[in-house]
Amino acid sequence: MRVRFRGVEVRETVLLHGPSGWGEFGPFVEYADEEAARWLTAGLEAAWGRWPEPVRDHLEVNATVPAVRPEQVAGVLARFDGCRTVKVKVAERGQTLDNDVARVAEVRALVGPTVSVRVDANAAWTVDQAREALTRLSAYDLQYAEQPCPEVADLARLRVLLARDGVDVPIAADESVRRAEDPLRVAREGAADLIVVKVAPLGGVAAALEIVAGAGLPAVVSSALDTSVGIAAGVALGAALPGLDLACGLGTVGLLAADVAARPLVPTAGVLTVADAHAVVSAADQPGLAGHELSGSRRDWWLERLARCHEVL
Ligand SMILES: O=C(O)CCC(=O)c1ccccc1C(=O)O
Ligand SMILES: [Mg+2]
Repeated sequence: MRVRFRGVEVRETVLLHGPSGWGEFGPFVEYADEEAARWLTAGLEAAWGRWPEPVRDHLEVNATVPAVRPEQVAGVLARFDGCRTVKVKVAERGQTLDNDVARVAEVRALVGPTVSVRVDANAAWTVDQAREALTRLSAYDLQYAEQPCPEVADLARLRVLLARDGVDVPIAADESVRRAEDPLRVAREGAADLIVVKVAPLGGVAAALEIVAGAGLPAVVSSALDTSVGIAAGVALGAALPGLDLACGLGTVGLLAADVAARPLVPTAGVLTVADAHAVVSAADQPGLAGHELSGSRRDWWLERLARCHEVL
């Protein structure tokens, strides 16, 4: 990683190659096999299966700003060419609400009033903390707040409190969809205005499409910090969604210090194209792989994990 992101400094992953092309298996290292197995289903779908027909040929993508200091924000934004939406990480462990306000204020000052700004708290706030934080952060005009609190019931309660306070910040559910036993509970309980969907944790493009249809809420496709190979699957999902009005969090290849693809899937003029994603997945080889191959115990760890997850399927 160029800068630390959700506690990750070095991103490791497995690339799979099958008759349909390249797939990715990169569950975060702390995930147990049962959860990680869904990521394998997604990788196998990419390499051996078929994705649904696209209904659009390109997607708008957001810039993603990790929980950096205000003076680092301009440097991060410079890696996201032409993005008209910015997502800012907040509520990072060891930081304060003042740090979040300073970072979001810096983003808003740099991008001006016409760019959309959203925040992602990764479930780190209590309801009271979220209420206070979003009230303060709403001064910078937020498009939405992603997973402010951990529990579905917290999200539902927060929405009621914000409405009562007259704080106009829609709530998006991420972890409550991708790590939940029941990904549709959020929608049933009125706990979010929209959902974030990620191909790998949801077990593939087809599975994610089904969840969006079942939820009946607007959706945003986002990455799991994948290489260009995993991002290509995200593009396939975004391209197949019947409706898509918001920028997708698929610009994260720019956060990696290196990538596997000959032409990394980074946005140009704020956009990723289905054609470029197709080229990554169907390439004969991934030239960047050679310089970054794992060896020794890390390689063994991933191969053993891959075998265990395959047993789970
Ligand atoms: O959505 C984005 O802008 C980028 C992707 C992102 O934030 C993310 C990446 C890896 C793991 C979790 C998350 C998250 O949305 O919480
Ligand atoms: Mg999130």
